[in-house]
Amino acid sequence: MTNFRIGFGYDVHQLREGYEFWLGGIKLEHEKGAVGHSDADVLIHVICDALLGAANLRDIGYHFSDKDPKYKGIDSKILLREVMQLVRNEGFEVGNIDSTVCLQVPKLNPHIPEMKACLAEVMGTPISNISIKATTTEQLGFVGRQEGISAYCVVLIHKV
Ligand SMILES: Nc1ccn([C@@H]2O[C@H](COP(=O)(O)O)[C@@H](O)[C@H]2O)c(=O)n1
Ligand SMILES: C[C@@]1(CO)OP(=O)(O)OP(=O)(O)OC[C@H]1O
Repeated sequence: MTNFRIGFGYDVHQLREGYEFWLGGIKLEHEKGAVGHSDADVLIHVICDALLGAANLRDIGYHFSDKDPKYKGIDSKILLREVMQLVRNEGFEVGNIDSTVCLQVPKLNPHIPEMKACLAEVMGTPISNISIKATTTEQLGFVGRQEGISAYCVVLIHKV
């Protein structure tokens, strides 16, 4: 079974007033935004980590250091494009991705079709390969207190 490989990603970012809120490649209107060295798009970051993990290519911070001024405020879609290139250079193509964003507010369901379309374009894969889900944490923990956002992703890649 060398033709198929799975990968997993997990990431957290703080939410604070005065920051833009980028998620799944689109900008959301909310009183808080995500804090990071990049645009802090936690959904894209977990997709990158899952893809890199599946191809055994380390992780996002290994390729795009959060100490490097080159990546200050960078659009994470640029990072995802580069990760897709790294994965394709190894002879892999994306099978499907499944992700879950943990966020207390706002509701993400109305925005998910636009996120899926955006990510499909960036990754060069059909929308049907991309699943995005959302959950609150029932007001428990850092997500529940609206102090942060987290996300999980699994991905299947296959040799072409
Ligand atoms: N930020 C969120 C969180 C959840 N949803 C949707 O609501 C459903 C119920 O959430 P629970 O945390 O109570 O299980 C969830 O299944 C999502 O469909 C959302 O859109 N945005
Ligand atoms: C995306 C990068 C880019 O420097 O920075 P951050 O936005 O801080 O995100 P994180 O997931 O904490 O680290 C990965 C970094 O590669």
